Amino acid sequence: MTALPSSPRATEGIVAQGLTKTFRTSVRRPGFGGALRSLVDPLRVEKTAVQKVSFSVGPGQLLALLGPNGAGKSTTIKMLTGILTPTSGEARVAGVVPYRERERNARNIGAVFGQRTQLWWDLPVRESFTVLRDIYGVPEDAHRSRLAEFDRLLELSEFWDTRVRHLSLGQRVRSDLAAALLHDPPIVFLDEPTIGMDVVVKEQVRTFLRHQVEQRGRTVLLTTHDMTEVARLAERVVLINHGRVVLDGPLEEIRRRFGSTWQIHATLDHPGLDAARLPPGVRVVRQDGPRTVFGPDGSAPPTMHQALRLVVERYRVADLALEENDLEDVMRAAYLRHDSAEAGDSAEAGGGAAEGGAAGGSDGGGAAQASARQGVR
Ligand SMILES: Nc1ncnc2c1ncn2[C@@H]1O[C@H](COP(=O)(O)OP(=O)(O)OP(=O)(O)O)[C@@H](O)[C@H]1O
Repeated sequence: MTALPSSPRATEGIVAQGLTKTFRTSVRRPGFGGALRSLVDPLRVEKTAVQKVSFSVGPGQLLALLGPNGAGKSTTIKMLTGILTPTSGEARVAGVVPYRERERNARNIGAVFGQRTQLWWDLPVRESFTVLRDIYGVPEDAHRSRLAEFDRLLELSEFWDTRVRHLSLGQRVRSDLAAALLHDPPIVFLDEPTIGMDVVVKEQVRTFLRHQVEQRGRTVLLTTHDMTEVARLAERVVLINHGRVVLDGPLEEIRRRFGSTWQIHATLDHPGLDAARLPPGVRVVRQDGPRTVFGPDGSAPPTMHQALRLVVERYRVADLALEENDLEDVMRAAYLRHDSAEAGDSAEAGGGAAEGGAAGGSDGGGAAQASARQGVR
């Protein structure tokens, strides 16, 4: 196991070093006989949900941990919040190993799991806040001023005398956010906090989170499938797929690498197209008379702006329209690129570096992850 860096900066934020979690579960054998047999002789299977995951979030930073369903995001967060103990690797959160010192860790962190509440179902929200105040020993005046701040940002007083079970989803998650921060933790974990909310409430929550990072200096690790959220909140993202970190870098860099799924719709000033003059990394997607759609080709296509310049230099163009895919498409491209690179790797029995250094090899080693990270920096 590699020792964690001990610089104050790193230990104050979040550090994951080679985190791995393997679940052992029992599965039912098929058929009636199989089910009976499973009762006396359960069939055990292992599932490695997270494999050698390493990243860090500096104090006062917000990092979005992204990945498709089942990628291992929640499992990673559960290890960092002390809910799960890793099978191997290590984590440190505000200088504390979360699964070893759960109580100390709980004082340093706030956590919101969008799908669950930590509030008491039968208590009015404000009473839940009072219970939390007593649990964490928050002084009365600090509690009052924090509640006033959260009410200003999240408009809680409209419903804080309502029992939690009667709240709408948006009201419940706003209450959960306040509850998670009432003891003023420096570190905040948010697992899909705005799932299922309407756009107005989502925007309110995002403004609240920005305030917590920019004005309060909190360190935030966020998982979400909402790319608007990522674009609004995160400067840096870690992309995880099949339990492994495949990209770690500034959002802009990832956009540049995987956002090249642009299209240039050109109406040419001449019939037909001289294919020999096609710029490298550019292909013809469609052609209908003088109307031609250009798109990226190969592993290192030019950016839309470079391609535009090249197309205009090489062809006489009467009319132009551009189409650049949004962040959702960028992320889809990043996931797919990794999936196909992985399939290629396993077909070659684990050989070779992945295309463009964008993905880890199927040996899953730290070196593969490191090269992926370097790839986007
Ligand atoms: N307690 C458990 N026992 C067995 N397998 C588990 C357990 N928890 C998670 N897994 C498996 O680990 C993998 C990663 O799950 P995880 O919930 O971390 O994914 P996720 O990235 O958060 O997905 P989503 O975006 O759908 O929430 C999945 O294949 C899941 O089925």
